[in-house]
Amino acid sequence: MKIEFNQVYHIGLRSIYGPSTQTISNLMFHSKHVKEGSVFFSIRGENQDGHEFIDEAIANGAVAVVGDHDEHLESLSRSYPECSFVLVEDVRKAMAYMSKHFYGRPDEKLLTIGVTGTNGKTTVSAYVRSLLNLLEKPTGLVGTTGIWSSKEKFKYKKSTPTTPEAIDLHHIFSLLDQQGDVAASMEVSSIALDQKRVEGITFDVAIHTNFSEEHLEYHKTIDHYKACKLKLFAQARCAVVNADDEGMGKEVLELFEGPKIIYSLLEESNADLKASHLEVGEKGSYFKLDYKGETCQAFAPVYGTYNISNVLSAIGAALHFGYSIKEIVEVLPQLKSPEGRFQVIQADNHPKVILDYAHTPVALTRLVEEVKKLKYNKLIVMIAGIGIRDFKKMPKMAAIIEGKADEIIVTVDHPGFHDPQIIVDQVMTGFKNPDAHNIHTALTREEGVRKSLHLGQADDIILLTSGCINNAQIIKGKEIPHSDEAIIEAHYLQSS
Ligand SMILES: CC(=O)N[C@H]1[C@@H](OP(=O)(O)OP(=O)(O)OC[C@H]2O[C@@H](n3ccc(=O)[nH]c3=O)[C@H](O)[C@@H]2O)O[C@H](CO)[C@@H](O)[C@@H]1O[C@H](C)C(=O)N[C@@H](C)C(=O)N[C@H](CCC(=O)O)C(=O)O
Ligand SMILES: Nc1ncnc2c1ncn2[C@@H]1O[C@H](COP(=O)(O)OP(=O)(O)OP(=O)(O)O)[C@@H](O)[C@H]1O
Repeated sequence: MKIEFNQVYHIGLRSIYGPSTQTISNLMFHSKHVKEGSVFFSIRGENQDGHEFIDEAIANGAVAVVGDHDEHLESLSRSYPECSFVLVEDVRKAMAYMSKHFYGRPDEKLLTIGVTGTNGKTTVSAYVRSLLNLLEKPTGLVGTTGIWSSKEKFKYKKSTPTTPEAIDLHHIFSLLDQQGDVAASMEVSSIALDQKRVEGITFDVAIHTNFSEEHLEYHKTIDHYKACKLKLFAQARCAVVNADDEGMGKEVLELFEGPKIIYSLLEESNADLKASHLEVGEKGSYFKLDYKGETCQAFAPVYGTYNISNVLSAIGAALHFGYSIKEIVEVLPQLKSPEGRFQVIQADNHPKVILDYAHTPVALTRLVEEVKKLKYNKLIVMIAGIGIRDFKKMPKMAAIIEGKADEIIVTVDHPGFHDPQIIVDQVMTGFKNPDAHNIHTALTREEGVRKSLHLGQADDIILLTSGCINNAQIIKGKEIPHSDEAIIEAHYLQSS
């Protein structure tokens, strides 16, 4: 593609040293991935400054460099006269707008639905994809569980755990558009908003789930975390807002002036969209649905009160796209849930195993409340300290589970560069009585799952919380394959 740098909108151009036009073949932000014809974005990160890798990028074939260090770019332009040095105000913002330009503004060809909140992003974005597909609007999905078109999962190497870097995101949007999808449902993390990965996208619908403490290892303060999440609503046409969320609901409503659908689980609320009279059946939940006074009975194949709230937010998105409550309720029984979110594994003569990604204090509290509504003899719960997250969260998980389960297994998820024993010790500080006979420890998730399974009998429930990113454990910077399901299957085979 031939590119004239001063013709690309909103990149915050300050100056161009060297040629103002180039023929480019791809966009990159890591010098080692640069190929012939790349544009290299030199980002100042937490550990490194991308400007230090410009020589390497050019040696690998970069024909243009985008940076914010004026003197450095100017001086390099004298050594590399054929290369364009594009000085911008903010490299991440320039990367977002240039990605949009390079891929032909694919975000504008699709209906985009962005989901933000502390808990429920993966679940809601998957519900939105499923619901819109059932309503015959082919919709893809971008998030923690991978990249999906309306039909299948893509084999796509993700650049981040949840919300892709702008270059990948616009590439994914263009793939969805080429495959005939008309909408994309995506998780938008606070970190992505802070790092401007979705800058330049106007979401057709922005969904808010809830807000509580999380990601302090990155944001440092809760106010910064909230301010980042709120940014999504400044770049949305319509909003779906959870009235029951005390964490951020009020702020979203104050900030957002466009069309909005407010949802609630409280019958007495004056929200637009409400679910009440919840009843749990064998295959899911029954509830009364009320949209602006129009009421009907509904069924969705999901468990847990908070998942009804998640279903409501997906319904809100469909309502914004013009579907009627009648059309939505008709297809709701076929709604598909994402894996690892209240995923029940049941085999004859074995305990019921529930896999759930709950990894925040609020999620664990809600989850255990819901599981306790089911029938069981003994409840066995595995919790984990996540090495790559905030250490202060770990004891809180222990305090929540103490006294609520018959057996507790404390293990480690994604130790990163930490010693697993230190992580387990940190979780243990949250128990009032860490020496209790029913509290067990395991230094790897694999061992934790095995221990939990050995403690269980038929009629028991084993709840395995926290969870995997991309079916792997992150250990010393590497992704080591891991699957709870494979361990469970092997255990079933051994004991049958
Ligand atoms: C902690 C964090 O914010 N990391 C992000 C950050 O990396 P960093 O600051 O560590 O980068 P760095 O190592 O200092 O390097 C700076 C720059 O130099 C470049 N470089 C570096 C070395 C080299 O040899 N050559 C080179 O060009 C790097 O590519 C980078 O552009 O900047 C990078 C470029 O934008 C991001 O890709 C990276 O996200 C990493 C992959 C990540 O794991 N992020 C997580 C924390 C994240 O984003 N999580 C959220 C939420 C997940 C959830 O839902 O809970 C998500 O949306 O995924
Ligand atoms: N609306 C909700 N309120 C409280 N807890 C929830 C809600 N939705 C889901 N959860 C809990 O949080 C866990 C994680 O859910 P989900 O993966 O959908 O959230 P997420 O925001 O995508 O988290 P992450 O970005 O870290 O993957 C679920 O397994 C469940 O235990």
